Amino acid sequence: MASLEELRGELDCLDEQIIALFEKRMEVCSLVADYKIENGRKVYDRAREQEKLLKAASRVEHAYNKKGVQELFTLLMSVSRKLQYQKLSACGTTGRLPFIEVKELDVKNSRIVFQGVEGAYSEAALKQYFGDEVNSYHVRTWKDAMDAIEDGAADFAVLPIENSSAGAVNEVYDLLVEYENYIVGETVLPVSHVLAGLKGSKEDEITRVYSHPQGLMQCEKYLYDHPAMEKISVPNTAVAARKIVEEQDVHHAAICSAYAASLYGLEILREQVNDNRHNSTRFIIVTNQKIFLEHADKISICFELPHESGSLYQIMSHFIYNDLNMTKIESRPIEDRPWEYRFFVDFEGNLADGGVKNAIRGLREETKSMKILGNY
Ligand SMILES: O=C(O)C(=O)C[C@]1(C(=O)O)C=C[C@@H](O)C=C1
Repeated sequence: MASLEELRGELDCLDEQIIALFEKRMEVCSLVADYKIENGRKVYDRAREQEKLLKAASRVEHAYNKKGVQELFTLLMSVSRKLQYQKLSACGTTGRLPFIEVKELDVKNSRIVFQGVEGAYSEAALKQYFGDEVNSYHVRTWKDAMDAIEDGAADFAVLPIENSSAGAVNEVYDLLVEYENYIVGETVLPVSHVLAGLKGSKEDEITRVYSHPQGLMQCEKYLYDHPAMEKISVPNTAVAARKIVEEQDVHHAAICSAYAASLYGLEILREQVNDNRHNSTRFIIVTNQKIFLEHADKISICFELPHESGSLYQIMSHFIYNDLNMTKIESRPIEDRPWEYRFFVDFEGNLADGGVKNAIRGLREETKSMKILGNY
């Protein structure tokens, strides 16, 4: 039997040949890129890649190697595409993105909409981002807020997108797909819920608790430890507080902010009922224009992928090859297509950066229906 040294020597020799061939292949890919630039052809040719993968598999004998050689060629073609996108970027043929860079948001002359009623966390987020002096009003649902932006009834909307304990706010993700509105900012609001009731109410005599479904979720442990409290969802935590005043029942309480409790003259029966002490919610600022601030450093996109093995893995390479740091990924079911998903990705960067433009070009060609949700 050959020694390990001898076998390694043989591998080194083969690898040298593979490296030399790889370099030759990349030189040809570079010429292909020149041809495509000259003739306005797309980099990604799905049919050609599939044909190559089938052919590669047919040239090897064992099932294990068939899969291996396909993986190898998938990677080779992916590296080839990345080189081609880079060449396209370098000669300025990546095309202009339909987003306009602005120095600042015109807040002074704007109307800002939030969902809920006075005292809602969305209102607190609005004040945290825009200050106290802005012209704001409220609507009943998140969809109403999106409509107000789309119609131009408001210039900006403040919507919750993610909570540190309950996770993504799914409905808002879906609305970002449905509407031609774009994210231009974000703000993270520490969220501390209280149990609030009428004067004279006692925590251990409460039989019904109102809150927003997210509020109820964020206080799951507290509510589990108080099984007598029936949980009732209402459109907003501040609506819950208002309901206690309307009902005048000492056995009813609301899970809301201390601010909402004081606004509606309620007594705090228990401070901090949220499970997580560092509970906070990230809110996005949405507008109907395709604009981004010059110092924006985070991009949100969403896309669909072919329903086949490895497609998400392939797509991730656009972030890796362009040195982009992906900070978040979510998936949501696609309406009317059971068990198929739309992916939402956040990554660091500005739409004016070369690497970002390059990645977006590749993502656009290789995903089904990619949408830039905003740069902020
Ligand atoms: O044949 C092409 O059009 C190429 O760009 C070359 C190549 C490859 O590396 O083989 C790369 C990208 C295409 O999607 C298909 C194949």
